[in-house]
Amino acid sequence: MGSVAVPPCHVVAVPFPGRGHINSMLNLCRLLAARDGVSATVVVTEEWLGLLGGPVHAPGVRLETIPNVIPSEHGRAADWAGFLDAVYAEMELPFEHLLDHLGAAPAAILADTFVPWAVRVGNRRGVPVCVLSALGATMFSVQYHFDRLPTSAGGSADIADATDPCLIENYIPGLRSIRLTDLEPTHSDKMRLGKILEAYPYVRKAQCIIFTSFYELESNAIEFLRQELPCPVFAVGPCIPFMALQENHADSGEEQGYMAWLDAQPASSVLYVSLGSFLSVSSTQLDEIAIGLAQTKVRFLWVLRDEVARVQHLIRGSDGVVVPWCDQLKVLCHPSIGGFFTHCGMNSTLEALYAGVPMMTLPIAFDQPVNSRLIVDEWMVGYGLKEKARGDGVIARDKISEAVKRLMDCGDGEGTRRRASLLKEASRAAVEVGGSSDRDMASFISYISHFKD
Ligand SMILES: O=c1ccn([C@@H]2O[C@H](COP(=O)(O)OP(=O)(O)O[C@H]3O[C@H](CO)[C@@H](O)[C@H](O)[C@H]3O)[C@@H](O)[C@H]2O)c(=O)[nH]1
Repeated sequence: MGSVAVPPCHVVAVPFPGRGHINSMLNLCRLLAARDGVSATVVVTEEWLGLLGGPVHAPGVRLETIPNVIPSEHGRAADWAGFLDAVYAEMELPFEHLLDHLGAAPAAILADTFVPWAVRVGNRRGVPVCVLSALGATMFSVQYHFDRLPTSAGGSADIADATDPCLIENYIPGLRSIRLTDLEPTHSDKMRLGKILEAYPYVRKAQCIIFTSFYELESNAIEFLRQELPCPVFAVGPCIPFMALQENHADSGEEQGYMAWLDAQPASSVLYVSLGSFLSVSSTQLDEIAIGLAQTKVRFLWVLRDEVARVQHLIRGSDGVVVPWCDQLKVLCHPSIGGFFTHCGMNSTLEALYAGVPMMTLPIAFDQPVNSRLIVDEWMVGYGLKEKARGDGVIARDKISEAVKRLMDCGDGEGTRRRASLLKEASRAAVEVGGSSDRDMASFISYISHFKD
């Protein structure tokens, strides 16, 4: 990694309390602390300290906690709006108490988009607040410019003389392939949408925006945001734990089992399956996936924590292994992995791109349908399953089998593997010395280090 001559620079980071968001923030802080003179304190709830399994093993990054003032992570999906209400209302005060006890004011507060009160805290204390978007630049731009969407999509603009009124590009430049229908899973729930959009007036008062994505991946969206936003925009990704991968740690006890199994499989023969750490598919859909996977005869490694006994029963006799958790980036980068069946969370997407693994997509909600659209139509490194759904929204086992075979057999008449391999190179080049993310990271550190000059 490159380094810049800066005075010691300590940042306090506050992620949104959810796996995908905490991972993004921790990875950003690891990348920052790998630079000369930079250190980070990451603030999580006591519950999350336990879920993370203790301290972070990265020089210059430490965890601090606030009390469990929000509902437990276990079961938060059941009352998502209530959880967000609590995050918006209850974390600010204990965070301020913690800041009071941390000593000298930090050079900056790094705050997830969805802890909007952190902007208020920073502005009150004269500390710059840098908003980290764990969403891609594309989805961030949709939400930031939401008012530009037509009224039919919940925005306030009249439908223009658009050639294809379903394309979001007609309302928000830089978003070539995204369609209004890609927003439906989240935007049809008005309460959920309202809660999400509540964060954006605060984003407008932040001193800069950081993306976990990288310039080459979302250049159109990033360029447009750079023109439109009143503050600097840095793309420093992929913010994924690639440094831990390069450190080559010995496998933990749990890892040894599935890594040994992967070692024994032929190159590119295994489908990795992980459909998210928060929301999940219906039981009916889960059964169809299990039976569909089993009938392909393709080898698979499936991360699954709920309904495991039933799934194990449905896949008996197949070449599949089910585990409750794995080191996902390490697995994706294993030579035996040939495809990824994903819900398209942003971290998972960035990890698959870094590994150069083609994807089969089954987005559930939030930004996932937009990420799926990028994977399938814009980057063309995967195949979508959603449009194969029956009238009841379920994708049948045969459709799943067909799609798995197409993904794993792509030999590569369709160019999918070749494009995945090109994006793998682009992803790695971005974080190399002199790459786009390396340069943006240096600019970001310089920006916060000299903010008060
Ligand atoms: O066995 C596993 C399963 C997951 N992971 C990691 O868990 C993270 C999951 O993050 P992500 O892929 O972003 O999914 P979610 O946790 O579902 O993320 C939420 O947050 C993301 C960032 O805002 C959004 O893009 C998603 O839609 C939203 O559901 C990734 O880093 C994975 O590597 C593991 O390490 N091991």
